Amino acid sequence: MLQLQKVTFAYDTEPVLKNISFKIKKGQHISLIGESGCGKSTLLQLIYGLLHTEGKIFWQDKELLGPHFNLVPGEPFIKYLAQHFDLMLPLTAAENVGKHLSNFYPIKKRRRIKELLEVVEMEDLADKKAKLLSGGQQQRIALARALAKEPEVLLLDEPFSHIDHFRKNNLRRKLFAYLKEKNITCIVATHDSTDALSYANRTLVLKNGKIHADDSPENLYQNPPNKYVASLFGDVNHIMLRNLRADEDSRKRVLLYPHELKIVKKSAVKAIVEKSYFQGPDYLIKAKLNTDSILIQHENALDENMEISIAVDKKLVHQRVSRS
Ligand SMILES: Nc1ncnc2c1ncn2[C@@H]1O[C@H](COP(=O)(O)OP(=O)(O)OP(=O)(O)O)[C@@H](O)[C@H]1O
Repeated sequence: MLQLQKVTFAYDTEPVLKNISFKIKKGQHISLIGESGCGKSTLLQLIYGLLHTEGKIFWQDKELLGPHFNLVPGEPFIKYLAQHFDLMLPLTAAENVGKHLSNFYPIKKRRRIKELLEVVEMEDLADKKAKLLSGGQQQRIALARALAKEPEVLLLDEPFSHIDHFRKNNLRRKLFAYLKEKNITCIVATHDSTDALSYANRTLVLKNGKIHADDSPENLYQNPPNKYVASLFGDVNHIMLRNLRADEDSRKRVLLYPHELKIVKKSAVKAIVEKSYFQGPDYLIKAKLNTDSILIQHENALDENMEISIAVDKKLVHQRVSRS
């Protein structure tokens, strides 16, 4: 188990992280999300041991004492993949992956490098010099290198940010299946809602230096505690309740994702179309609903200034309003 107790950290006077405490079971996958600058990378660096904290960090029964106590910063059983993946540019892809592997068993080393290049789908470029690889290819090599000595804990900071969409999905499925198979504990700091929703057992949300929410991705998505959390997963409407229900006269608001608003033939709730955005499988319709600007997922594009009728599941509205 990885355990953080009252971890606090400041680069200068103002703390970036304040009294962070949580536990992560061995083999769990955690996504760490929050707005840019909220301290995700700082938290990963504290766990790895690059930064010193007054709080305590344990792995199993061992306290990780941090850079004031380790001659070489960083714990040997943890691998941290930073946003800038620091490869040896004159070496080949394969040499970079094997950089920290012992030369004592050359056959075993070659086999391991091959296995890892397969995980990140880079077998074809094994002999290409790192300096000649694209940003996304370099990122995949850095991932393979982080896995080479099979860490117990893997800390990934935006690990797919340079990788194209098509390859990213495949790579994610392969990588997280590999980590599960090897029972490697993993924390992924990410802005990507797919990382946060599809591949994590649990999601930690950081805000103002604190753990703002800690729950399963399903619970956080379906019952977002507030707009901050909901908007980390994508577009979300924050609609004044009285704009949806004529009988409602309070200033309460309800959080609804664009796919939860339906355009129907008839309803008392009317909006005016402002713009349609093509998004592949459907369109995102921007419309004005009295005082609110809203987004609705819809199968067709709609004409500007057209009046539309909107329906929302009453139970869902009730559930979301009672939580907020
Ligand atoms: N070396 C540093 N010296 C001083 N301040 C820093 C340093 N590194 C980060 N910060 C500040 O600490 C805060 C947290 O930064 P951090 O990089 O941890 O955020 P983040 O959530 O990972 O951001 P992003 O999502 O944009 O990568 C920010 O306000 C940042 O400006």
